[in-house]
Amino acid sequence: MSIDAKFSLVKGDFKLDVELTLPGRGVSAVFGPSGCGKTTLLRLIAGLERCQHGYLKVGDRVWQDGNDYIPPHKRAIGYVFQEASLFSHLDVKGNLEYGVKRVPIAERRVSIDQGIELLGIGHLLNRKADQLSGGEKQRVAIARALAVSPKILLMDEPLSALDLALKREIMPYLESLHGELDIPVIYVSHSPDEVARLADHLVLLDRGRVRADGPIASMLTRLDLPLAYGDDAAAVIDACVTEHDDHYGVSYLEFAGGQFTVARNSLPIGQAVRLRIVARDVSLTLEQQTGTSILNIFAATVAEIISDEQPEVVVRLMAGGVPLLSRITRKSAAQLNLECGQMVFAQIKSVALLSDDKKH
Ligand SMILES: Nc1ncnc2c1ncn2[C@@H]1O[C@H](COP(=O)(O)OP(=O)(O)OP(=O)(O)O)[C@@H](O)[C@H]1O
Repeated sequence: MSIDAKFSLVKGDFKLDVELTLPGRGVSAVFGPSGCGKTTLLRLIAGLERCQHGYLKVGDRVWQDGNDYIPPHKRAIGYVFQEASLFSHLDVKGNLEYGVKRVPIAERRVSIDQGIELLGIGHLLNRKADQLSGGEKQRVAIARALAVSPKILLMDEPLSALDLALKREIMPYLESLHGELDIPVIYVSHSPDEVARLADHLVLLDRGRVRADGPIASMLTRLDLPLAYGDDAAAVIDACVTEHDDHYGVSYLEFAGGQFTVARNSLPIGQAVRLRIVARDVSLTLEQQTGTSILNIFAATVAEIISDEQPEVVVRLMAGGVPLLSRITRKSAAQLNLECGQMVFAQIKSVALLSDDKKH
């Protein structure tokens, strides 16, 4: 299954012109600066905004083309907004049941109980919406969006109204959504951290147009896109927990290019995890160093170098087919005589484990 969309819309001075095919699984993040059209794109998919010659196909169903236009209330969509819009006169249970009633029994694929379990809200069922914290409200809003058994879950910056502590509280629940449910999520965000944690696929919007889209690991490391530059430029790597070593207090995580050693975590063996490796934490050597305290060193090939006469250069590396970024000084690059195709060793100073183990 995939989601095929083609929309063209003018709103005052703003023009949106988008043609996209999104995967029918996992989280597709729509990322871009304020005003680039992220919310407009989501509203077009939901049918809340209508353009004349649009096209939208979700799986094998056409929701919009030259002849047909399925109105928003007949689209199987879950929509989560920045601020949870719960019915204040209903308790949590009532809020969850509200949308389910209009879903025909044959089309119910997510039960209310499943949503309650996934979002960890079982203890809140009898509370009224105004007796919930901001984070709890948003978890209920997500469970309610799931309860209608949507064909797509649309999330418009669902964490942006929450403070850092609440963001951290909700993140593990969002992370578990794509592991445990077979519902594609389209997630609007302008937070690089959220995108790195959650997205499988990334759409980069720029002034109403798709500048690029593709799998997250390759999008973050494309040197022709702005994501690879700046202080927080980073690669993400999907790995798997293989061993815990209590003697040294470390855990081992395997990926296609080797094995990471990280601080001991409580994740089960076999658990899939995502790592974030910031470009400036990756240094390069021509020979494998032995007299070093750095534990994570991987053989890699230089795939691309961008220097632009800046004091620093950005290097895209491939380690076992997995892209990594390294930002080093132009002087270091010259001293190493770096060129494409060359074998190097990437020394990784710091690894962030993005998957939160709070839920385990
Ligand atoms: N009713 C309107 N009339 C004219 N222009 C509008 C209208 N609504 C939105 N716009 C413009 O359309 C553009 C896209 O808006 P949209 O809300 O989709 O952007 P966004 O990427 O979601 O922004 P943000 O990240 O700030 O939420 C903006 O430049 C906005 O000013």
